[in-house]
Amino acid sequence: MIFQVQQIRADIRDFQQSSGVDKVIVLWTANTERFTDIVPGVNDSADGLLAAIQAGAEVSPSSLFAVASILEGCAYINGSPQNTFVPGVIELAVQKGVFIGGDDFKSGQTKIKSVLVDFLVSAGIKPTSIVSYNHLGNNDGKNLSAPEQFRSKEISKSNVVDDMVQSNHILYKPGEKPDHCVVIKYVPYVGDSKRAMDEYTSEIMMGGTNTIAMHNTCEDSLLASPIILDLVILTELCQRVAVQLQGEEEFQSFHSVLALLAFLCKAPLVPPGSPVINAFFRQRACIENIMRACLGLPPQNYMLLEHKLQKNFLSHMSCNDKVSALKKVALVNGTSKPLTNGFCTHEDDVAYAM
Ligand SMILES: O=P([O-])([O-])O[C@@H]1[C@@H](O)[C@H](O)[C@@H](O)[C@H](O)[C@@H]1O
Repeated sequence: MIFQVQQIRADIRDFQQSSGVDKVIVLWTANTERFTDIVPGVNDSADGLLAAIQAGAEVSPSSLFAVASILEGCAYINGSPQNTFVPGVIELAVQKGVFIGGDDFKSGQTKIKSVLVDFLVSAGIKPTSIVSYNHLGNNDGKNLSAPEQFRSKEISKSNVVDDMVQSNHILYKPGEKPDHCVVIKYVPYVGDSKRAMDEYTSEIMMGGTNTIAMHNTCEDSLLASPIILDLVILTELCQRVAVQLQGEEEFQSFHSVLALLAFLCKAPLVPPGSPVINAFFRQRACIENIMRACLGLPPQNYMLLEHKLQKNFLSHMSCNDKVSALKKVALVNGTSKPLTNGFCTHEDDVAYAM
């Protein structure tokens, strides 16, 4: 095992040197592996994992790539569902201050699910049964026809509704969940053209039911490719961000487990003890608001209170330096109208801000 890790490390260094790039970010887009058991002394700690690799114990290929990347100081992203990030890998990443992110590209059926279930639950419509079937004929589909690999995919696809269900205590009692069934079949003839069929059954008023059936046909690889680019670009961007908390001298960067990538992943990896957010627009708003904070803009909250009262209080509000400065930033960056949560931009603002 140690020779494989050394070889991957050498390949990363060679690539960096021959390509002349400043940074390398490694992304696993290879086939799904079976889930790894967490074995005490083997992969439950960084030291244990490094010793296990040295001793030639069984470690999954994707974890070997992750260890090699982390030791080279390169961020590592897992685009497949398996648990590459065993506790030992996570601990190593934290120790070395290297970003890791995953798991599993959120490309088609799951992406729609992370929108649709949020819509249903937010609208007070209670999903009680979600049945998702898909078939495809590419190499990924072939690999997933092996039961252990399918199990990895089944797990990553199944938890996506949990946070949305748990967010509504009126619709769901504690611990209550909709039935959720995921099936994937390998049909060589359709190749990369993934066919996804979904049935969402929900309870509505007075015992009524509402059933939504969907049929989605799409090229699996063409859905995944932009996600690969976005994951790498977002990771690189996050490497440039440092935050100084009020009253503290030091700047800090994001946690090594880069939860911001959740937007692009089926089973978001988050720092231990952090809430997992799967709902698509909450994930998107998180990225948007962090980017706004980087520009010095307040978070977007869509309240627009100034347009909902009898008197528009903004017209009476004296523009303090802070607001003017924010407007200036937005104008200079060409993001003008509307500016922060509903503040309107006028030509005069620039003059005022200056
Ligand atoms: O993103 P999504 O459509 O929910 O999930 C898909 C799986 O159901 C499919 O079997 C797999 O081959 C795709 O790569 C993708 O992961």
